[in-house]
Amino acid sequence: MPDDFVEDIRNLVIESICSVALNAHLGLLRENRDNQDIVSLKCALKDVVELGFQLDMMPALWKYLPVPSFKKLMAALDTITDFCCHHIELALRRVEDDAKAGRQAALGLETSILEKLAKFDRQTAVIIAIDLLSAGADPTLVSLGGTLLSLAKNPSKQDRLLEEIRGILPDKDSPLTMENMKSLPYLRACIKEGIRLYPIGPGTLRRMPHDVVLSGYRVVAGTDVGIAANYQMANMEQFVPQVREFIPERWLRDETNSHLVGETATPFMYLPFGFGPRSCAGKRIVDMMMEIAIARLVRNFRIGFDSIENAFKTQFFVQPNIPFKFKFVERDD
Ligand code: HEM
Repeated sequence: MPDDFVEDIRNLVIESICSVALNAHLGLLRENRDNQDIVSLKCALKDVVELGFQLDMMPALWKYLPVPSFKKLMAALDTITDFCCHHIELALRRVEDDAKAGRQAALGLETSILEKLAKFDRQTAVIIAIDLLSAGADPTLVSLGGTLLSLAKNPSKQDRLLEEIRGILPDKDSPLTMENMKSLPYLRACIKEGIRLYPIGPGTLRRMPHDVVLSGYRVVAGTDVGIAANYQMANMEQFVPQVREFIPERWLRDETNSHLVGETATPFMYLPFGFGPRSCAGKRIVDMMMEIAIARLVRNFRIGFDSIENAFKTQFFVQPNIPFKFKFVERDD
């Protein structure tokens, strides 16, 4: 096993996003993990997160002076744009060739998201791909990493999850299908709880479109309001009893678990993907990616970890703070 599993999780996440946004299998987990274009893309995505924070949130000197970090950010965005343009061209050429030769696309009769977008306008397809890659990689890395760490630290929860997964995957190589994945309520509860315990940031922001009164305070139109719902759900006992414990059961629809939800909690408190028309565009990709990855890993390995203290640090998004040195012990059956 690698000394630090973070890069493998990052590769899995980028590969999954690219399969949707670029219709491409890039081989990040196997043959192409050290490919120079892929390495440059990963560096560029990291730069966008880090420099985006510096330039957006700190005093905006870049508006007046040619600061190096601004140039570096532009170079990173160029790298991502070139990568997306190149792969979208390749993907659309493949689709055309397949159509001419009467071959069925790899995904069957379903038209891919990329094809639908490109029919509308190629530039839009490129912009969406850039957005999905830049907005999706780091949050999913944290959420998947956080959920795996929680399962490693809580063997009894991992055992319960394994029992559920064995129900649909009797053998290690049994297929995961759309149908059998509907029967995994405990897996979904584990993911929800992992995202609650290890949120990607304190919450979301909204600029008030008109004057409002919030908790007795008048907030004038144009004010930016931060909603720290993630922070409250991860840290405040009044909203979530045993708040720092990993208890997936609190999300199961079962009356015996009602004491695990705080008295003042409302469904509107749990908003890790935001809300409304600007909520997370990748939620369904995240669900699919995390469910498949965790189901396969737990079915095949007992996952352990020595100490997960201070596993994450907060920057723009939350970031891994320690090497993710998981212990994966292969299961016998
Ligand atoms: C568990 C992982 C993820 C979490 C927790 C997450 C969370 C969020 C949140 C909180 C927002 C802001 C929503 C708001 O202000 O209401 C957002 C926006 C967004 N997310 Fe995610 N995200 C995740 C993964 C992804 C992935 C994998 C993708 C792409 C495939 C993605 C694409 C986007 C995009 C494009 C936006 C901007 C939407 C807009 O401004 O209209 N996210 N995400």
